[in-house]
Amino acid sequence: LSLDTVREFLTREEDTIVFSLIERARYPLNRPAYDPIHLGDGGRRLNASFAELFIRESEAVQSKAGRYQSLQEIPFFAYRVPFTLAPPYNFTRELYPAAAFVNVNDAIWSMYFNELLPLLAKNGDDGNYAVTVDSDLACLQVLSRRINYGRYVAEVKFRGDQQTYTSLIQAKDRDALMKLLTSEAQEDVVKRRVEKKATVFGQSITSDGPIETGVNNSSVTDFKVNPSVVYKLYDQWVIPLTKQVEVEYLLHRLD
Ligand SMILES: O=C(O)C(=O)C[C@]1(C(=O)O)C=C[C@@H](O)C=C1
Repeated sequence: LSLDTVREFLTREEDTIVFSLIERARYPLNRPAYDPIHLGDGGRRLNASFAELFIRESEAVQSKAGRYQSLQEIPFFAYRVPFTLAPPYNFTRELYPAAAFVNVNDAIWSMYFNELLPLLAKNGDDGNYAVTVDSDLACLQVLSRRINYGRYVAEVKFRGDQQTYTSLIQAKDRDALMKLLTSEAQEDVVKRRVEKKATVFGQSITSDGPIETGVNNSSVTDFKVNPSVVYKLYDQWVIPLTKQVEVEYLLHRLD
């Protein structure tokens, strides 16, 4: 692990994030999928929305298949799955065991459904609830992997400057830790790159005519996902949550 390799990982996740947002933006909001009132006995019997049930069941299958054997993957729901169906594999454990549990999946869940989804999907209901919620799951999984990868970023930063980090961790100085791990220049690079990826990946490709790469050249409606929404996603949620993971991880790094 090095700062370069963890940043390469984050960069590659941007592609998956943009494409998963493009997929979700194909479908209308499909509101009944998200409200428990539409399931069972007026919502009282199941007490969960279709989206929650779909995600819980999908994760249970993936859990059984070993998805969460890798510490890079963290489920949104906890499972008591006794064994994995997958061939055994010895994953390298780069994370400090007492801090590896750190994650912000609850915050990702509410950000995704309450803030991001309304910006992503147009009003409407076409009844395609399973494919719609399946695309929500894809978005949630990659956002979770990217944001909770802050644990690996923090591990690299800790190893790179153990003395300074150790004294801040012992002092439980969150603000100073936050300041030390922040690189505004890097954040700016990430936000501008991801906005550009949205303009490039989100175009309708024709066999002739140029490929546009500048946000200013085309109107926003030409893109499958609004590039400024992707910028905002990173600016307001992805990067701040990643930093929150980094700070929490560091606070447990000496446990
Ligand atoms: O690349 C880093 O150094 C990170 O910590 C990751 C990240 C990000 O989320 O993209 C977060 C905090 C830094 O200020 C810059 C970028």
